[in-house]
Amino acid sequence: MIGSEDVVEDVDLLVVGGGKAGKTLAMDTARAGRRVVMVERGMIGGTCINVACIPTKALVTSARLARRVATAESLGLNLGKLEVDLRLLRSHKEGVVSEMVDLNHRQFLDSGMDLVLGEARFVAERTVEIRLNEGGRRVVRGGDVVINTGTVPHVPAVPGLAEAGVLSSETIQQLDRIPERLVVLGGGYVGLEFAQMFAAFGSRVTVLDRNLTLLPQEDPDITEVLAEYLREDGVEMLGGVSVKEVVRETDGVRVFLEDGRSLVADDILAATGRDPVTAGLGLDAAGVRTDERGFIRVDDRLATDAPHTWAVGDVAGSPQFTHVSLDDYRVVKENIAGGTRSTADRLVPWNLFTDPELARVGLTEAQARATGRNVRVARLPVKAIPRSRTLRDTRGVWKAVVDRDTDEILGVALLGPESSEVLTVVQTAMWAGLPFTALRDGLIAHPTMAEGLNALFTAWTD
Ligand SMILES: Cc1cc2nc3c(=O)[nH]c(=O)nc-3n(C[C@H](O)[C@H](O)[C@H](O)COP(=O)(O)OP(=O)(O)OC[C@H]3O[C@@H](n4cnc5c(N)ncnc54)[C@H](O)[C@@H]3O)c2cc1C
Ligand SMILES: NC(=O)c1ccc[n+]([C@@H]2O[C@H](COP(=O)([O-])OP(=O)(O)OC[C@H]3O[C@@H](n4cnc5c(N)ncnc54)[C@H](O)[C@@H]3O)[C@@H](O)[C@H]2O)c1
Repeated sequence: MIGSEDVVEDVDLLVVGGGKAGKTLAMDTARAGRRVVMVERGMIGGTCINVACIPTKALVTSARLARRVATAESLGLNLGKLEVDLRLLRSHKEGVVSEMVDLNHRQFLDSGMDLVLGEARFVAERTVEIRLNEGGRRVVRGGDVVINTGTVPHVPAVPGLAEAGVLSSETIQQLDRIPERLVVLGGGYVGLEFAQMFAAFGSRVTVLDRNLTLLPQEDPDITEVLAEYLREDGVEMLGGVSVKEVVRETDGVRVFLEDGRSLVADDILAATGRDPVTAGLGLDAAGVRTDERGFIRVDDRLATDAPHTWAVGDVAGSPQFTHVSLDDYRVVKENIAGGTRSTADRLVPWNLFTDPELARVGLTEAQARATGRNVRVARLPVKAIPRSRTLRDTRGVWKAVVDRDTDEILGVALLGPESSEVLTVVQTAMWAGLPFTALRDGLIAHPTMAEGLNALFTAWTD
Protein backbone atom coordinates (compact mmCIF):
# COMPACT_ATOMS: atom_id res chain seq x y z
CA MET A 1 0.00 0.00 0.00
CA ILE A 2 1.10 3.50 -0.67
CA GLY A 3 0.79 5.46 2.58
CA SER A 4 -0.62 9.00 2.55
CA GLU A 5 2.76 10.26 3.79
CA ASP A 6 4.65 8.49 0.95
CA VAL A 7 6.33 10.56 -1.73
CA VAL A 8 6.01 8.67 -5.01
CA GLU A 9 9.03 9.28 -7.23
CA ASP A 10 8.21 9.18 -10.93
CA VAL A 11 10.81 7.93 -13.40
CA ASP A 12 10.70 7.05 -17.09
CA LEU A 13 11.88 3.47 -16.56
CA LEU A 14 11.79 1.29 -13.47
CA VAL A 15 13.73 -1.98 -13.64
CA VAL A 16 12.96 -4.51 -10.91
CA GLY A 17 15.88 -6.93 -10.54
CA GLY A 18 19.21 -6.31 -12.23
CA GLY A 19 19.59 -9.36 -14.47
CA LYS A 20 21.14 -9.40 -17.93
CA ALA A 21 18.20 -7.87 -19.81
CA GLY A 22 17.24 -5.38 -17.12
CA LYS A 23 20.70 -3.98 -16.45
CA THR A 24 21.42 -3.58 -20.16
CA LEU A 25 18.16 -1.74 -20.75
CA ALA A 26 18.64 0.41 -17.65
CA MET A 27 22.12 1.51 -18.80
CA ASP A 28 20.97 2.18 -22.37
CA THR A 29 17.97 4.21 -21.29
CA ALA A 30 19.91 6.20 -18.71
CA ARG A 31 22.66 6.97 -21.25
CA ALA A 32 19.95 8.36 -23.53
CA GLY A 33 19.19 10.91 -20.80
CA ARG A 34 15.99 9.37 -19.38
CA ARG A 35 15.33 8.96 -15.65
CA VAL A 36 15.94 5.33 -14.68
CA VAL A 37 15.75 3.47 -11.37
CA MET A 38 17.07 -0.08 -11.22
CA VAL A 39 16.38 -1.97 -8.00
CA GLU A 40 18.70 -4.83 -7.10
CA ARG A 41 18.50 -6.67 -3.83
CA GLY A 42 22.10 -7.74 -3.61
CA MET A 43 23.89 -9.20 -6.60
CA ILE A 44 25.44 -6.41 -8.64
CA GLY A 45 25.27 -7.72 -12.20
CA GLY A 46 22.78 -10.53 -11.53
CA THR A 47 22.89 -14.31 -11.27
CA CYS A 48 25.10 -15.11 -14.26
CA ILE A 49 28.19 -13.24 -13.22
CA ASN A 50 27.85 -13.81 -9.47
CA VAL A 51 26.78 -17.42 -8.97
CA ALA A 52 26.05 -19.12 -12.30
CA CYS A 53 27.67 -18.99 -15.77
CA ILE A 54 30.82 -17.07 -14.96
CA PRO A 55 32.00 -18.76 -11.75
CA THR A 56 31.05 -22.22 -13.03
CA LYS A 57 32.86 -21.71 -16.33
CA ALA A 58 35.90 -20.44 -14.41
CA LEU A 59 35.81 -23.70 -12.45
CA VAL A 60 35.22 -25.73 -15.63
CA THR A 61 38.48 -24.25 -16.95
CA SER A 62 40.32 -25.58 -13.89
CA ALA A 63 38.65 -29.00 -14.20
CA ARG A 64 39.59 -29.25 -17.88
CA LEU A 65 43.15 -28.35 -17.13
CA ALA A 66 43.23 -30.96 -14.37
CA ARG A 67 42.11 -33.57 -16.88
CA ARG A 68 44.67 -32.38 -19.41
CA VAL A 69 47.46 -32.40 -16.83
CA ALA A 70 46.59 -35.99 -16.03
CA THR A 71 47.39 -36.86 -19.66
CA ALA A 72 50.23 -34.34 -20.10
CA GLU A 73 52.73 -37.08 -20.81
CA SER A 74 51.00 -37.70 -24.14
CA LEU A 75 51.93 -34.09 -24.98
CA GLY A 76 55.54 -34.65 -24.00
CA LEU A 77 55.29 -33.00 -20.58
CA ASN A 78 55.96 -34.45 -17.20
CA LEU A 79 54.10 -32.20 -14.77
CA GLY A 80 54.28 -34.36 -11.68
CA LYS A 81 51.41 -35.19 -9.39
CA LEU A 82 48.26 -33.14 -9.70
CA GLU A 83 47.04 -31.46 -6.53
CA VAL A 84 43.82 -29.47 -6.24
CA ASP A 85 44.26 -26.55 -3.85
CA LEU A 86 40.75 -25.56 -2.92
CA ARG A 87 41.86 -22.22 -1.48
CA LEU A 88 43.53 -21.25 -4.77
CA LEU A 89 40.64 -22.67 -6.77
CA ARG A 90 38.19 -20.45 -4.92
CA SER A 91 40.35 -17.39 -5.22
CA HIS A 92 40.63 -18.02 -8.97
CA LYS A 93 36.84 -18.22 -9.27
CA GLU A 94 36.22 -15.29 -6.93
CA GLY A 95 38.80 -13.20 -8.76
CA VAL A 96 37.00 -13.68 -12.07
CA VAL A 97 33.66 -12.85 -10.45
CA SER A 98 34.83 -9.76 -8.60
CA GLU A 99 36.49 -8.32 -11.73
CA MET A 100 33.19 -8.62 -13.56
CA VAL A 101 31.09 -7.31 -10.67
CA ASP A 102 33.37 -4.26 -10.31
CA LEU A 103 33.19 -3.59 -14.05
CA ASN A 104 29.39 -3.85 -14.00
CA HIS A 105 29.15 -1.55 -10.99
CA ARG A 106 31.29 1.08 -12.67
CA GLN A 107 29.24 0.85 -15.88
CA PHE A 108 25.98 1.21 -13.91
CA LEU A 109 27.21 4.37 -12.21
CA ASP A 110 28.71 5.83 -15.41
CA SER A 111 25.42 5.32 -17.28
CA GLY A 112 23.67 7.77 -14.97
CA MET A 113 21.02 5.34 -13.74
CA ASP A 114 19.86 5.47 -10.14
CA LEU A 115 20.99 2.06 -8.82
CA VAL A 116 18.95 1.34 -5.71
CA LEU A 117 20.09 -1.53 -3.52
CA GLY A 118 17.08 -3.02 -1.81
CA GLU A 119 14.12 -5.37 -2.04
CA ALA A 120 11.35 -4.25 -4.39
CA ARG A 121 7.68 -5.14 -3.94
CA PHE A 122 4.77 -3.89 -6.02
CA VAL A 123 2.20 -1.82 -4.15
CA ALA A 124 0.20 -0.62 -7.17
CA GLU A 125 0.35 -0.72 -10.97
CA ARG A 126 3.86 0.26 -12.15
CA THR A 127 4.77 1.18 -8.57
CA VAL A 128 7.13 -0.49 -6.13
CA GLU A 129 8.02 0.02 -2.53
CA ILE A 130 11.74 -0.53 -1.98
CA ARG A 131 13.08 -1.67 1.40
CA LEU A 132 16.54 -0.19 1.16
CA ASN A 133 19.46 -2.41 2.21
CA GLU A 134 20.93 0.55 4.09
CA GLY A 135 17.63 1.10 5.93
CA GLY A 136 14.57 3.16 5.02
CA ARG A 137 12.23 2.91 2.06
CA ARG A 138 11.39 4.58 -1.23
CA VAL A 139 8.33 4.36 -3.44
CA VAL A 140 9.01 4.57 -7.17
CA ARG A 141 6.64 4.57 -10.16
CA GLY A 142 7.84 3.90 -13.68
CA GLY A 143 6.36 5.15 -16.93
CA ASP A 144 7.42 1.69 -18.06
CA VAL A 145 8.34 -1.12 -15.70
CA VAL A 146 10.52 -4.10 -16.56
CA ILE A 147 10.57 -7.11 -14.23
CA ASN A 148 13.81 -9.12 -14.37
CA THR A 149 13.94 -10.95 -11.04
CA GLY A 150 15.32 -14.25 -12.37
CA THR A 151 15.14 -17.72 -10.87
CA VAL A 152 16.65 -19.55 -7.89
CA PRO A 153 17.60 -23.21 -7.41
CA HIS A 154 14.65 -25.56 -6.93
CA VAL A 155 14.81 -28.00 -4.02
CA PRO A 156 12.64 -31.04 -4.73
CA ALA A 157 10.20 -32.14 -2.04
CA VAL A 158 12.10 -35.31 -1.14
CA PRO A 159 11.67 -36.24 2.54
CA GLY A 160 14.84 -35.47 4.49
CA LEU A 161 16.62 -33.68 1.63
CA ALA A 162 16.55 -30.18 3.10
CA GLU A 163 17.33 -31.46 6.61
CA ALA A 164 20.36 -33.37 5.26
CA GLY A 165 21.94 -30.08 4.19
CA VAL A 166 21.45 -30.47 0.44
CA LEU A 167 23.71 -28.25 -1.65
CA SER A 168 22.57 -26.01 -4.50
CA SER A 169 24.53 -24.74 -7.51
CA GLU A 170 25.34 -21.74 -5.32
CA THR A 171 26.33 -23.35 -2.01
CA ILE A 172 28.44 -26.05 -3.65
CA GLN A 173 30.71 -23.24 -4.83
CA GLN A 174 31.36 -22.32 -1.17
CA LEU A 175 32.53 -25.78 -0.06
CA ASP A 176 35.76 -25.75 1.93
CA ARG A 177 36.60 -29.34 0.94
CA ILE A 178 36.26 -31.60 -2.08
CA PRO A 179 33.69 -34.25 -1.14
CA GLU A 180 35.04 -37.77 -1.47
CA ARG A 181 31.62 -39.01 -2.58
CA LEU A 182 29.15 -36.64 -4.26
CA VAL A 183 25.62 -37.48 -5.34
CA VAL A 184 24.13 -35.14 -7.94
CA LEU A 185 20.37 -35.18 -8.12
CA GLY A 186 19.42 -34.15 -11.67
CA GLY A 187 21.43 -34.78 -14.83
CA GLY A 188 20.62 -31.56 -16.70
CA TYR A 189 22.96 -28.68 -17.48
CA VAL A 190 23.86 -27.81 -13.89
CA GLY A 191 24.15 -31.43 -12.80
CA LEU A 192 26.39 -32.56 -15.65
CA GLU A 193 28.73 -29.57 -15.53
CA PHE A 194 29.27 -29.94 -11.77
CA ALA A 195 29.43 -33.76 -11.91
CA GLN A 196 32.28 -33.84 -14.40
CA MET A 197 34.02 -30.92 -12.66
CA PHE A 198 34.02 -32.59 -9.24
CA ALA A 199 35.11 -35.90 -10.78
CA ALA A 200 38.14 -34.04 -12.19
CA PHE A 201 38.82 -32.60 -8.73
CA GLY A 202 38.86 -36.12 -7.28
CA SER A 203 35.29 -36.81 -6.08
CA ARG A 204 33.50 -40.09 -6.76
CA VAL A 205 30.36 -38.76 -8.42
CA THR A 206 27.00 -40.39 -9.03
CA VAL A 207 24.30 -38.61 -11.02
CA LEU A 208 20.71 -39.63 -10.37
CA ASP A 209 17.98 -38.61 -12.79
CA ARG A 210 14.34 -39.52 -13.14
CA ASN A 211 14.78 -39.66 -16.92
CA LEU A 212 15.85 -43.01 -18.30
CA THR A 213 18.22 -41.42 -20.78
CA LEU A 214 20.56 -38.46 -20.58
CA LEU A 215 19.13 -35.16 -21.93
CA PRO A 216 16.10 -36.83 -23.53
CA GLN A 217 15.33 -33.76 -25.67
CA GLU A 218 18.52 -34.44 -27.66
CA ASP A 219 19.24 -37.13 -30.26
CA PRO A 220 20.34 -40.35 -28.51
CA ASP A 221 23.26 -40.97 -30.89
CA ILE A 222 24.84 -37.81 -29.48
CA THR A 223 23.90 -38.18 -25.81
CA GLU A 224 25.01 -41.83 -25.72
CA VAL A 225 28.50 -40.70 -26.75
CA LEU A 226 28.49 -37.93 -24.14
CA ALA A 227 27.35 -40.41 -21.47
CA GLU A 228 30.21 -42.71 -22.41
CA TYR A 229 32.76 -39.88 -21.95
CA LEU A 230 31.28 -38.92 -18.59
CA ARG A 231 31.62 -42.53 -17.45
CA GLU A 232 35.20 -42.61 -18.72
CA ASP A 233 35.84 -39.54 -16.57
CA GLY A 234 34.54 -41.28 -13.46
CA VAL A 235 30.92 -40.09 -13.36
CA GLU A 236 28.48 -42.88 -12.59
CA MET A 237 25.00 -42.30 -13.97
CA LEU A 238 21.76 -43.87 -12.81
CA GLY A 239 18.75 -43.01 -14.98
CA GLY A 240 15.07 -43.69 -14.43
CA VAL A 241 15.41 -43.49 -10.66
CA SER A 242 13.35 -41.78 -8.06
CA VAL A 243 14.66 -40.73 -4.67
CA LYS A 244 12.40 -41.79 -1.82
CA GLU A 245 14.18 -40.33 1.17
CA VAL A 246 17.46 -38.84 2.31
CA VAL A 247 18.84 -39.44 5.80
CA ARG A 248 21.93 -37.92 7.38
CA GLU A 249 24.02 -40.64 9.01
CA THR A 250 27.27 -40.43 10.95
CA ASP A 251 29.42 -41.21 7.90
CA GLY A 252 27.49 -39.11 5.37
CA VAL A 253 24.15 -38.78 3.68
CA ARG A 254 22.24 -41.93 2.73
CA VAL A 255 20.03 -41.64 -0.36
CA PHE A 256 17.23 -44.19 -0.55
CA LEU A 257 15.80 -44.92 -3.99
CA GLU A 258 12.23 -46.07 -4.65
CA ASP A 259 13.55 -49.31 -6.19
CA GLY A 260 15.05 -50.38 -2.84
CA ARG A 261 18.67 -49.43 -3.53
CA SER A 262 20.54 -46.89 -1.46
CA LEU A 263 23.86 -45.09 -1.68
CA VAL A 264 25.96 -43.02 0.70
CA ALA A 265 27.65 -39.72 -0.10
CA ASP A 266 29.44 -36.97 1.77
CA ASP A 267 27.33 -34.38 -0.01
CA ILE A 268 24.30 -34.20 -2.24
CA LEU A 269 23.77 -31.50 -4.86
CA ALA A 270 20.23 -30.73 -6.05
CA ALA A 271 20.39 -29.73 -9.73
CA THR A 272 16.74 -30.19 -10.54
CA GLY A 273 15.80 -26.95 -12.24
CA ARG A 274 15.05 -23.44 -11.03
CA ASP A 275 12.04 -21.62 -9.54
CA PRO A 276 10.96 -18.13 -10.63
CA VAL A 277 11.40 -15.27 -8.19
CA THR A 278 7.81 -14.04 -8.14
CA ALA A 279 6.38 -15.02 -4.74
CA GLY A 280 6.47 -12.02 -2.45
CA LEU A 281 6.82 -9.58 -5.34
CA GLY A 282 3.28 -8.24 -4.91
CA LEU A 283 2.40 -9.00 -8.53
CA ASP A 284 -1.34 -8.92 -7.78
CA ALA A 285 -1.05 -5.24 -6.84
CA ALA A 286 0.74 -4.65 -10.15
CA GLY A 287 -1.97 -6.44 -12.17
CA VAL A 288 0.66 -8.93 -13.39
CA ARG A 289 -0.36 -12.56 -13.66
CA THR A 290 1.75 -15.71 -13.40
CA ASP A 291 1.34 -19.23 -14.80
CA GLU A 292 0.80 -22.34 -12.68
CA ARG A 293 4.56 -22.61 -12.00
CA GLY A 294 4.88 -18.98 -10.93
CA PHE A 295 6.55 -17.64 -14.10
CA ILE A 296 5.22 -14.27 -15.29
CA ARG A 297 2.74 -14.53 -18.17
CA VAL A 298 3.92 -12.58 -21.18
CA ASP A 299 2.96 -12.38 -24.84
CA ASP A 300 5.46 -12.69 -27.66
CA ARG A 301 6.38 -9.00 -27.19
CA LEU A 302 7.21 -9.74 -23.51
CA ALA A 303 4.27 -7.59 -22.37
CA THR A 304 2.58 -8.75 -19.15
CA ASP A 305 -1.14 -8.47 -18.42
CA ALA A 306 -0.62 -4.97 -16.96
CA PRO A 307 -0.16 -1.88 -19.12
CA HIS A 308 3.41 -0.63 -19.63
CA THR A 309 4.69 -3.56 -17.57
CA TRP A 310 7.11 -6.02 -19.16
CA ALA A 311 8.96 -9.13 -18.02
CA VAL A 312 12.27 -10.46 -19.30
CA GLY A 313 14.75 -13.29 -18.76
CA ASP A 314 14.20 -16.45 -16.73
CA VAL A 315 11.26 -15.04 -14.74
CA ALA A 316 9.31 -14.48 -17.97
CA GLY A 317 9.67 -18.16 -18.87
CA SER A 318 12.28 -17.42 -21.55
CA PRO A 319 14.77 -20.25 -22.20
CA GLN A 320 17.13 -20.04 -19.23
CA PHE A 321 20.28 -18.68 -20.84
CA THR A 322 22.02 -15.36 -20.38
CA HIS A 323 22.15 -14.73 -24.12
CA VAL A 324 18.36 -15.17 -24.29
CA SER A 325 17.91 -12.65 -21.50
CA LEU A 326 20.11 -10.27 -23.51
CA ASP A 327 17.91 -10.82 -26.53
CA ASP A 328 14.83 -10.14 -24.39
CA TYR A 329 16.38 -6.73 -23.74
CA ARG A 330 16.47 -6.06 -27.51
CA VAL A 331 12.82 -7.12 -27.82
CA VAL A 332 11.58 -5.00 -24.93
CA LYS A 333 13.65 -1.98 -25.90
CA GLU A 334 12.00 -1.88 -29.30
CA ASN A 335 8.53 -2.56 -27.93
CA ILE A 336 8.72 0.12 -25.24
CA ALA A 337 9.49 2.51 -28.10
CA GLY A 338 6.25 1.38 -29.79
CA GLY A 339 7.63 -1.47 -31.89
CA THR A 340 6.28 -4.94 -32.50
CA ARG A 341 9.38 -7.09 -32.07
CA SER A 342 8.54 -10.69 -31.22
CA THR A 343 10.30 -13.51 -29.40
CA ALA A 344 8.70 -16.07 -31.72
CA ASP A 345 10.95 -18.06 -34.05
CA ARG A 346 14.22 -17.06 -32.39
CA LEU A 347 17.12 -19.32 -33.25
CA VAL A 348 18.40 -20.10 -29.73
CA PRO A 349 21.86 -21.66 -29.48
CA TRP A 350 23.22 -23.22 -26.32
CA ASN A 351 26.31 -24.97 -25.06
CA LEU A 352 26.71 -27.56 -22.37
CA PHE A 353 30.16 -26.88 -20.94
CA THR A 354 31.15 -30.45 -20.32
CA ASP A 355 34.45 -31.76 -21.67
CA PRO A 356 34.05 -32.08 -24.58
CA GLU A 357 31.43 -29.39 -25.05
CA LEU A 358 28.04 -30.08 -26.55
CA ALA A 359 26.99 -27.17 -28.76
CA ARG A 360 23.50 -27.07 -30.24
CA VAL A 361 21.44 -24.92 -32.52
CA GLY A 362 18.29 -25.56 -34.55
CA LEU A 363 16.41 -28.83 -34.81
CA THR A 364 17.52 -32.27 -33.66
CA GLU A 365 17.11 -35.11 -36.14
CA ALA A 366 13.99 -36.29 -34.30
CA GLN A 367 12.47 -32.80 -34.35
CA ALA A 368 13.34 -32.34 -38.04
CA ARG A 369 11.77 -35.67 -39.00
CA ALA A 370 8.65 -34.79 -37.00
CA THR A 371 8.11 -31.77 -39.27
CA GLY A 372 7.64 -34.15 -42.20
CA ARG A 373 10.55 -32.65 -44.11
CA ASN A 374 12.79 -34.71 -46.36
CA VAL A 375 15.72 -34.91 -43.94
CA ARG A 376 19.34 -35.77 -44.56
CA VAL A 377 21.83 -36.41 -41.76
CA ALA A 378 25.62 -36.04 -41.70
CA ARG A 379 27.86 -37.41 -38.93
CA LEU A 380 31.56 -36.83 -38.51
CA PRO A 381 33.81 -38.21 -35.77
CA VAL A 382 35.86 -35.38 -34.32
CA LYS A 383 39.03 -37.39 -34.74
CA ALA A 384 38.63 -36.85 -38.51
CA ILE A 385 39.42 -33.16 -37.96
CA PRO A 386 43.22 -32.57 -38.02
CA ARG A 387 43.05 -29.89 -35.33
CA SER A 388 41.70 -32.43 -32.82
CA ARG A 389 44.83 -34.51 -33.43
CA THR A 390 47.16 -31.60 -32.71
CA LEU A 391 45.13 -30.84 -29.58
CA ARG A 392 45.32 -34.55 -28.68
CA ASP A 393 41.66 -34.15 -27.88
CA THR A 394 39.81 -36.39 -30.29
CA ARG A 395 36.70 -37.21 -28.28
CA GLY A 396 33.46 -36.24 -29.95
CA VAL A 397 31.13 -36.42 -32.88
CA TRP A 398 29.49 -33.73 -35.01
CA LYS A 399 26.08 -34.09 -36.53
CA ALA A 400 24.17 -31.95 -39.03
CA VAL A 401 20.57 -32.13 -40.12
CA VAL A 402 19.74 -30.72 -43.56
CA ASP A 403 16.65 -30.44 -45.75
CA ARG A 404 17.37 -32.72 -48.70
CA ASP A 405 15.07 -30.78 -51.03
CA THR A 406 16.32 -27.25 -50.30
CA ASP A 407 19.84 -27.78 -48.83
CA GLU A 408 18.77 -25.67 -45.83
CA ILE A 409 20.69 -26.34 -42.61
CA LEU A 410 18.07 -27.32 -40.04
CA GLY A 411 20.33 -27.88 -37.04
CA VAL A 412 23.62 -29.16 -35.69
CA ALA A 413 24.87 -30.93 -32.59
CA LEU A 414 28.60 -30.47 -32.16
CA LEU A 415 30.14 -32.60 -29.42
CA GLY A 416 33.86 -31.94 -29.30
CA PRO A 417 36.60 -29.53 -28.26
CA GLU A 418 35.90 -25.84 -28.95
CA SER A 419 32.44 -26.70 -30.28
CA SER A 420 30.91 -23.66 -28.61
CA GLU A 421 33.04 -21.42 -30.84
CA VAL A 422 32.36 -23.37 -34.03
CA LEU A 423 28.62 -23.29 -33.32
CA THR A 424 28.36 -19.60 -34.11
CA VAL A 425 29.77 -20.21 -37.60
CA VAL A 426 26.89 -22.55 -38.35
CA GLN A 427 24.39 -20.26 -36.67
CA THR A 428 25.57 -17.36 -38.81
CA ALA A 429 25.07 -19.46 -41.94
CA MET A 430 21.57 -20.31 -40.73
CA TRP A 431 20.76 -16.62 -40.08
CA ALA A 432 21.97 -15.76 -43.55
CA GLY A 433 19.91 -18.57 -45.07
CA LEU A 434 23.02 -20.09 -46.63
CA PRO A 435 22.70 -23.63 -47.98
CA PHE A 436 24.95 -26.30 -46.41
CA THR A 437 27.09 -26.19 -49.56
CA ALA A 438 28.45 -22.79 -48.46
CA LEU A 439 30.08 -24.46 -45.44
CA ARG A 440 31.03 -27.57 -47.38
CA ASP A 441 32.82 -25.59 -50.09
CA GLY A 442 33.99 -22.49 -48.19
CA LEU A 443 37.71 -21.78 -47.82
CA ILE A 444 38.33 -22.22 -44.06
CA ALA A 445 41.74 -21.85 -42.37
CA HIS A 446 43.77 -24.93 -41.46
CA PRO A 447 44.22 -26.44 -38.92
CA THR A 448 41.13 -25.25 -37.01
CA MET A 449 38.16 -27.06 -35.57
CA ALA A 450 35.88 -24.92 -37.79
CA GLU A 451 37.60 -26.44 -40.81
CA GLY A 452 35.78 -29.66 -39.86
CA LEU A 453 32.62 -28.06 -41.29
CA ASN A 454 34.01 -28.69 -44.82
CA ALA A 455 34.11 -32.41 -44.02
CA LEU A 456 30.94 -32.57 -41.93
CA PHE A 457 28.76 -31.62 -44.87
CA THR A 458 30.15 -34.46 -46.97
CA ALA A 459 29.72 -37.13 -44.26
CA TRP A 460 26.14 -38.17 -45.11
CA THR A 461 24.75 -41.20 -43.35
CA ASP A 462 22.56 -42.13 -46.35
C1 LIG B 1 25.06 -23.01 -12.32
C2 LIG B 1 24.51 -22.30 -13.52
C3 LIG B 1 25.28 -22.15 -14.64
C4 LIG B 1 24.78 -21.48 -15.76
N1 LIG B 1 25.56 -21.38 -16.87
C5 LIG B 1 25.10 -20.74 -17.95
C6 LIG B 1 25.91 -20.59 -19.10
O1 LIG B 1 27.04 -21.08 -19.15
N2 LIG B 1 25.42 -19.91 -20.16
C7 LIG B 1 24.16 -19.37 -20.14
O2 LIG B 1 23.77 -18.74 -21.12
N3 LIG B 1 23.36 -19.51 -19.06
C8 LIG B 1 23.80 -20.18 -17.97
N4 LIG B 1 23.00 -20.28 -16.86
C9 LIG B 1 21.67 -19.66 -16.88
C10 LIG B 1 21.77 -18.14 -16.58
O3 LIG B 1 22.49 -17.96 -15.38
C11 LIG B 1 20.39 -17.52 -16.46
O4 LIG B 1 19.59 -17.85 -17.56
C12 LIG B 1 20.54 -16.00 -16.38
O5 LIG B 1 21.38 -15.63 -15.32
C13 LIG B 1 19.15 -15.38 -16.19
O6 LIG B 1 19.28 -14.01 -16.03
P1 LIG B 1 18.03 -13.06 -15.83
O7 LIG B 1 18.22 -11.91 -16.71
O8 LIG B 1 16.76 -13.81 -15.94
O9 LIG B 1 18.10 -12.57 -14.31
P2 LIG B 1 19.14 -12.78 -13.13
O10 LIG B 1 20.53 -12.60 -13.59
O11 LIG B 1 18.77 -14.00 -12.41
O12 LIG B 1 18.85 -11.49 -12.24
C14 LIG B 1 17.78 -11.36 -11.40
C15 LIG B 1 18.17 -10.33 -10.35
O13 LIG B 1 17.01 -9.88 -9.68
C16 LIG B 1 17.34 -9.64 -8.34
N5 LIG B 1 16.07 -9.65 -7.59
C17 LIG B 1 15.20 -10.68 -7.46
N6 LIG B 1 14.13 -10.28 -6.75
C18 LIG B 1 14.31 -8.98 -6.44
C19 LIG B 1 13.55 -8.02 -5.72
N7 LIG B 1 12.36 -8.32 -5.16
N8 LIG B 1 14.06 -6.76 -5.59
C20 LIG B 1 15.26 -6.46 -6.13
N9 LIG B 1 16.02 -7.31 -6.81
C21 LIG B 1 15.55 -8.57 -6.97
C22 LIG B 1 18.30 -10.77 -8.00
O14 LIG B 1 19.12 -10.46 -6.90
C23 LIG B 1 19.10 -10.90 -9.29
O15 LIG B 1 20.28 -10.15 -9.27
C24 LIG B 1 23.47 -20.96 -15.74
C25 LIG B 1 22.66 -21.11 -14.59
C26 LIG B 1 23.18 -21.78 -13.50
C27 LIG B 1 22.31 -21.93 -12.28
N1 LIG C 1 25.81 -24.18 -20.08
C1 LIG C 1 24.67 -23.54 -19.89
O1 LIG C 1 24.22 -22.75 -20.72
C2 LIG C 1 23.92 -23.76 -18.63
C3 LIG C 1 24.54 -24.33 -17.52
C4 LIG C 1 23.80 -24.51 -16.37
C5 LIG C 1 22.47 -24.13 -16.33
N2 LIG C 1 21.89 -23.57 -17.42
C6 LIG C 1 20.46 -23.18 -17.40
O2 LIG C 1 19.93 -23.35 -16.10
C7 LIG C 1 18.75 -24.13 -16.18
C8 LIG C 1 18.60 -24.96 -14.94
O3 LIG C 1 19.53 -26.05 -14.95
P1 LIG C 1 19.23 -27.41 -14.21
O4 LIG C 1 20.27 -28.37 -14.59
O5 LIG C 1 18.99 -27.11 -12.77
O6 LIG C 1 17.82 -27.84 -14.80
P2 LIG C 1 17.47 -28.76 -16.05
O7 LIG C 1 16.02 -28.59 -16.24
O8 LIG C 1 18.39 -28.55 -17.17
O9 LIG C 1 17.75 -30.25 -15.53
C9 LIG C 1 17.12 -30.77 -14.40
C10 LIG C 1 17.27 -32.28 -14.41
O10 LIG C 1 16.83 -32.76 -13.14
C11 LIG C 1 16.00 -33.87 -13.32
N3 LIG C 1 15.13 -33.93 -12.16
C12 LIG C 1 14.22 -32.99 -11.76
N4 LIG C 1 13.65 -33.36 -10.60
C13 LIG C 1 14.20 -34.55 -10.25
C14 LIG C 1 14.03 -35.43 -9.16
N5 LIG C 1 13.19 -35.14 -8.15
N6 LIG C 1 14.75 -36.58 -9.14
C15 LIG C 1 15.63 -36.87 -10.15
N7 LIG C 1 15.83 -36.06 -11.19
C16 LIG C 1 15.14 -34.92 -11.25
C17 LIG C 1 15.29 -33.64 -14.64
O11 LIG C 1 14.86 -34.84 -15.20
C18 LIG C 1 16.40 -32.96 -15.47
O12 LIG C 1 17.18 -33.90 -16.17
C19 LIG C 1 18.92 -24.97 -17.44
O13 LIG C 1 17.68 -25.32 -17.97
C20 LIG C 1 19.69 -24.07 -18.35
O14 LIG C 1 18.80 -23.32 -19.13
C21 LIG C 1 22.59 -23.39 -18.56
